[in-house]
Amino acid sequence: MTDSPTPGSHTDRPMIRLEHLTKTFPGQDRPAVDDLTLDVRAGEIVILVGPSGCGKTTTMKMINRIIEPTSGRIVLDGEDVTHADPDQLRRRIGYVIQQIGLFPHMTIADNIATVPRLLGWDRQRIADRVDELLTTVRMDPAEYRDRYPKELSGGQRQRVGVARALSADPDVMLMDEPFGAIDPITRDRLQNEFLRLQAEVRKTIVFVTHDIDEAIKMGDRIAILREGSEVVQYDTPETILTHPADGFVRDFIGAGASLKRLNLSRVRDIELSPWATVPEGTSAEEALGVLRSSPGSAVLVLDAQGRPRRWVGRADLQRADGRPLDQVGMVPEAVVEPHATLSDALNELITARYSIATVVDGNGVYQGVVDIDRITEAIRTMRSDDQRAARLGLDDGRDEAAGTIRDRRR
Ligand SMILES: Nc1ncnc2c1ncn2[C@@H]1O[C@H](COP(=O)(O)OP(=O)(O)OP(=O)(O)O)[C@@H](O)[C@H]1O
Repeated sequence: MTDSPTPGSHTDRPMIRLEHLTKTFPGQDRPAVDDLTLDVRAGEIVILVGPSGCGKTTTMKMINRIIEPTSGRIVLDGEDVTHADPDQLRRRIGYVIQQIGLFPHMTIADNIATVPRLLGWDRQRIADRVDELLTTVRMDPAEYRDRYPKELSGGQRQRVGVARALSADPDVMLMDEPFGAIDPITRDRLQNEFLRLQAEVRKTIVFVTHDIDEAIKMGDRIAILREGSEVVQYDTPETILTHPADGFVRDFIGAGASLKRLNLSRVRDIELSPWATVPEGTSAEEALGVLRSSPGSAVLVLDAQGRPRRWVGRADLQRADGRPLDQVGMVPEAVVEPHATLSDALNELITARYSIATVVDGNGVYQGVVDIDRITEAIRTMRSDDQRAARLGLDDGRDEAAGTIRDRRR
């Protein structure tokens, strides 16, 4: 590999290159980060994961020079920025942290506009950008732009944090446990939203987490670190799960590696099952007829746009008593989009009344369902691929096994 980015090659071009990066804090005899060398390619999400105190945050803060390295180099898009003006540098790098650090006395709009204002943008451009970013993170600008941070939920504050980090359209985003303090359900949702957003904006992202499941779900590559930011393994989630470099990585992944791999497959990667549906104007008698000729125990009522409105079972239909179908049965609970992981879908459907997750597209239009059999089948395929790879004990077999789940980001 050369020191400069390869012209025209997007995926392999290192956007961030850390070379022999070392930080020894004053009064410490051992470096917090010891001779770390790491490349992050343009447009990828690299996860730094490792035990508490291993140097993850220190590494991140050296990238945007909140912490000055003791030695080594930081190269950003081919340019040595180890001694660049930190203020200038930080405008090129979005930073999202766990306790999001919104300014409490400033409105949401002003919080998001911090960097654009520093960059001297005019008022209209700033206002447009704020509204665009709020929409991007799925918050209605009219409703939220004039609120204060204390008037938002934790998940909303985190979304604003992401919007603020994106405000000046930086090439690089540093995210330090951005979803760490959020309840698991909201965290899942934010992770999914963030992945969808990343598919559009394709930033180069360094993301710190303690949580191996989050690493597997979010990372294009994962760097598993040990004390001193020593890189124990740096590879794709697939390879780390199927071929952990050593006992440290194996322990870190923990039990249930094949279940964790459900985080690698997405709903769009498996074939959806069809389900009996009826339009919302259908009578109860007609719906009963549809239900009788279908293997399921309920029909899905769709509105005029094709969006799921109700699950209606036999008993609901028999008791309908002339009421329209959108007033009987129950509102669909487990609804997932195609980019959701099989793990998300599994979580959803085990809590749902019909053990089925309804799949809708970005506009909420019904696409099909995922049931427990489909997920079991996906787990079985992963297991047999693993066993085959283990039997072969050859790289060919391993690659083939990893290949079945490799293309999850498309
Ligand atoms: N300002 C500082 N002065 C002295 N030591 C520090 C300072 N900041 C961090 N350290 C030490 O450096 C080491 C690495 O800390 P760092 O915060 O980078 O770890 P981490 O992997 O991010 O941990 P966690 O997962 O708990 O957030 C730790 O031993 C920590 O005590």
